Amino acid sequence: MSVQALHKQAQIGVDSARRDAAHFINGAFTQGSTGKSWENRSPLDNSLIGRVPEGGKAEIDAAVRAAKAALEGPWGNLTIPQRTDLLAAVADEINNRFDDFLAAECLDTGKPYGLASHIDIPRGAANFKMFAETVKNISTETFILETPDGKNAVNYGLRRPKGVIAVISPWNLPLLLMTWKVGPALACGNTVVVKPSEETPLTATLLGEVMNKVGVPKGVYNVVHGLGPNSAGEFLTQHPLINGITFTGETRTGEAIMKQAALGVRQVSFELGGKNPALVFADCDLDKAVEGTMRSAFANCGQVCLGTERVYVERPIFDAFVARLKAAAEALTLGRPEDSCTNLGPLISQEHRSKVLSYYKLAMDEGATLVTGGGVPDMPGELKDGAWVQPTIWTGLKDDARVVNEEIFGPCCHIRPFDTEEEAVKLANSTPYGLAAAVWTENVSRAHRVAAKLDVGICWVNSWFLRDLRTAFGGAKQSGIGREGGVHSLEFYTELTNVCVKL
Ligand SMILES: NC(=O)C1=CN([C@@H]2O[C@H](COP(=O)(O)OP(=O)(O)OC[C@H]3O[C@@H](n4cnc5c(N)ncnc54)[C@H](O)[C@@H]3O)[C@@H](O)[C@H]2O)C=CC1
Ligand SMILES: O=C(O)/C=C/C=C(\O)C(=O)O
Repeated sequence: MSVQALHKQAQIGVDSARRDAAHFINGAFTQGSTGKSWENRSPLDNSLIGRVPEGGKAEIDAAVRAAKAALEGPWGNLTIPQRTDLLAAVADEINNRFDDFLAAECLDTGKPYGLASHIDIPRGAANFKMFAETVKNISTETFILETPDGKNAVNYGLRRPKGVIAVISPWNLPLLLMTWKVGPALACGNTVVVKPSEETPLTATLLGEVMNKVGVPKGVYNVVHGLGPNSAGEFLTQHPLINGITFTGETRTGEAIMKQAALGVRQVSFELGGKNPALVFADCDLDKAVEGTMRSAFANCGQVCLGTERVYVERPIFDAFVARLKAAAEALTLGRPEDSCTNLGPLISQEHRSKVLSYYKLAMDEGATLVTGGGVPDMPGELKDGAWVQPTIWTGLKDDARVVNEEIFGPCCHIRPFDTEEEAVKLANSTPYGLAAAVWTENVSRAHRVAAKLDVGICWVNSWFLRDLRTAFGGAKQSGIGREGGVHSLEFYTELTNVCVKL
């Protein structure tokens, strides 16, 4: 289908996607019993999308108990092929309902259809398909132990589901990041209780309809909406029947969840914040480096944990690079998701916009030179009430400026010149974060040398966000704990038992 046709179809779906959200507990949609709810408002124009019920201890307890019962009953009794066939059917049904997911995701986030139709929704489906394939092909280690009687013993590893997994997911790539956890959790035989971000309740709710349609047993996938502290997030992560907690979001929130996970010594898998560097060497292909840095700084309005907020450019090409990135930023088109020329949406909320704008102000207070942007764009009509900010570039900040060291999570970056490879590596490694980096050079030896010295979980060379779902994904330092992706996800989502058999 052409992008234009897709846009037209999704536009029709947008208004029907405006609805109240519901919890999905034990295969049924419910508003719960707290009587509390909040308004879900569109970041595009602040219009009302619907209300979201706030779950409390009773909803969390019901969801966790349903998940435990499914684990011990119908789900736990399936063979691996039966389970993985169901997950493949989930992926197919997401694709069958592509337009519904697209409309819901763009309504909640305001992101362009062009982006969500290429990344968010296809990845939502792929996350189920890929992990279903992965678990079909797991091999485990085997060791023969020689014993004094000469008869020996055989050891083999047995991977079993970990149990009931709590999934706490963020708002920037809601379906993609939630299914990046739910896919492997279910493929490994676990059951889940999801607490989606309060900003983006719709696609997690919609996935409940998919689960019912394809026949996933009730209780396997549960969703409880709510907030973090003293609400559904905290109640879920503290529930004694939860066996593991997977979270993507801010590092400070990770610290809070880790304390909650300490009760009962539950394992965590964390993908946290970043302040990711790009290293642009004079021997790079400048066209590719500018295009890649433009995407990594501004895609999804800068709300990608892997995005570039610090750009280090070798001095001989510094001025040319700054001029080219400025032109690219100024060519971005802000607008409604369904307009095919839109490539930049709003931020997720007014609250997040206040945070990003406070950094825009701080940059100037800290002595930055403003290259472009720095404020709020003049949007037409009802879009005036949306959470819009201008794509922004600064130069001239000191290395210890807060703007150069703290995660902003907006469409902005600071560019600084460097003179040697050693200096570039030192600058790149200079924050407490260690999620991702991008290196731009045509010198293969330099590429390998620099990649090996960067203290990050993911290093792209001459690319950005090129994702192979079989690879290890996660952060170093304060950017996370553990790795997910392909077989690496098994480390968190399964319990490994060594069976030693004396022969
Ligand atoms: N992928 C990433 O790295 C993301 C980073 N952020 C950053 O985090 C900042 C704050 O945004 P938030 O949406 O508030 O992200 P957050 O990291 O505070 O919250 C993410 C999720 O954690 C839940 N949560 C919060 N406190 C909790 C607790 N004590 N126990 C259990 N669950 C809890 C929230 O309800 C939400 O579902 C943003 O300004 C942005 O800078 C936000 C979203 C994603
Ligand atoms: O798994 C991916 O491809 C993308 C991950 C992005 C994040 O984790 C994020 O932005 O938080």
